[in-house]
Amino acid sequence: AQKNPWHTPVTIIITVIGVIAIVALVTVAVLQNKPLLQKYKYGIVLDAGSSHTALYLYEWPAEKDNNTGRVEQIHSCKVKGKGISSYASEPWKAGESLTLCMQEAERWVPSKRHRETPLYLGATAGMRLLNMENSSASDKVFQAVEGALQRFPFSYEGARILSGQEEGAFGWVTVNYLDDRLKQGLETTGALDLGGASTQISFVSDSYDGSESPSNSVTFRLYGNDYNLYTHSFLCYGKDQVLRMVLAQQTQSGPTSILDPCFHPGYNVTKFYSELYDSPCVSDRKPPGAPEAFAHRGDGNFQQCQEVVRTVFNFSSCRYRQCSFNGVFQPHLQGSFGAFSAYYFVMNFLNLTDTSIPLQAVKEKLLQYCATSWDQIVQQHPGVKEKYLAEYCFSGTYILTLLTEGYNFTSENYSNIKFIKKIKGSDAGWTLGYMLNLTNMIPAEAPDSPLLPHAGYVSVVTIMAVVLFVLLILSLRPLWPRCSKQPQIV
Ligand SMILES: Nc1ccn([C@@H]2O[C@H](COP(=O)(O)OP(=O)(O)OP(=O)(O)O)[C@@H](O)[C@H]2O)c(=O)n1
Repeated sequence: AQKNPWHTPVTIIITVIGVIAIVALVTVAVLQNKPLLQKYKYGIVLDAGSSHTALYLYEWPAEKDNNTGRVEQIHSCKVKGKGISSYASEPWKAGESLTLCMQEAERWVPSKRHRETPLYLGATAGMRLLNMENSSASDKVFQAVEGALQRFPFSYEGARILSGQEEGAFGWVTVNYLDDRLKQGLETTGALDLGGASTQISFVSDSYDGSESPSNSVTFRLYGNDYNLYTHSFLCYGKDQVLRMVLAQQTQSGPTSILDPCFHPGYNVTKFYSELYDSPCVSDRKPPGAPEAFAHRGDGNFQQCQEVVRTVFNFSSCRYRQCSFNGVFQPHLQGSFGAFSAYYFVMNFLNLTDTSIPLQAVKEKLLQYCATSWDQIVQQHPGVKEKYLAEYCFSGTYILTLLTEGYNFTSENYSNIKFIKKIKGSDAGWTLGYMLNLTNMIPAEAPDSPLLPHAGYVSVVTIMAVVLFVLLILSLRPLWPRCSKQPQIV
């Protein structure tokens, strides 16, 4: 019997070593490149707004601090009661009000991570106004808040008032970060934010390089792209302060009763002059010798309401090429816009978030809604707080007027606006952008990315291993057994 050369020990050893080497190669490729056991990091931002405070908790994979689109909001908590600026006369209550939400955050963040979790508090227009009015009262509110926050085991990074510019710019960063537009260098989305005491508009326009009205310019370099952002914050143009201005307009002569077109017919509530005029947005207009209170009665007339709302905008002077209102420069509107916070609350309530509806139809809807009697409105919306419910006719009218007459949106570009609350699970607002900025999580330059994604890398190594194996077998060909029984063709 002929000895089969295939069975020589040398061949067996070579084959076994070859197979082991290939298996080892593939195993290393798979394991080496697998993300390490995912560990998360956390960050907390408190948004101390004029009407209320909200806590946002963010999470991101510990290994990938520098990669975008990875920070997500995993929890939010609405602080009970009013905004911190309303505690000017009893500051300790401002601190105490935050306790429940902070305790919730303590439970959400794994205890191992507590000490390294940054905690920020940013205050917006409510505190801007209090600070203008009474800076020692605002300092006391901050002291109280600071004391309360430092009692928690997080890494407390400070509480401060954001400028209107920061509020606008960080809102814009949030929207574009969540939409993954920054890293990819895509055309950006503008941001429209409406709060209780101020409102912000921020967008990139090719016609704006920052030279005209430089105070509206914010420049960034993010992931290797330069942005020249236009942003403006209108203090007193949040919806609660505009309502004060609209009421001030109607109570100039100090009447004991007004018939307000922005409120529903049948609405009748007693309001106090001292409370209405207790804000720097209207305090200088308090009618001398006014009575203590007036009856605030509704008339439900959209067109007349829009006329009163128009009185809060000054369109008469503009020392730039073009202005929005109050002599504030605004370049040409460009691109799409995300409109959030109170824009969303109001338009969502009114079933008007669909911006493909013609502007004319939006007006008709408001006309009909405002004319509905207060009794009927209350009956139709049993679950909604009356304080909110009473104001949607006014707020809808203000939003429409601000967008079309203030910012100059037209029936052509109105549909470029999207009313949004969240993007991919995270609330639209300035908080995420603020945290990304303070934790340096958006690099100026694009990070070096690996040549291939994980799956691609593993596939290439596997294919190479198979090719090597086949080559090995082929190279052993001289040792292959010959089938001697096969008839030879001559
Ligand atoms: N379901 C809701 C919730 C809130 N609101 C109104 O929306 C405004 C609050 O908007 P928000 O973005 O929370 O503003 P603040 O942060 O409180 O105000 P600012 O940013 O101006 O400080 C308030 O007028 C509040 O009455 C509403 O109409 N409906």
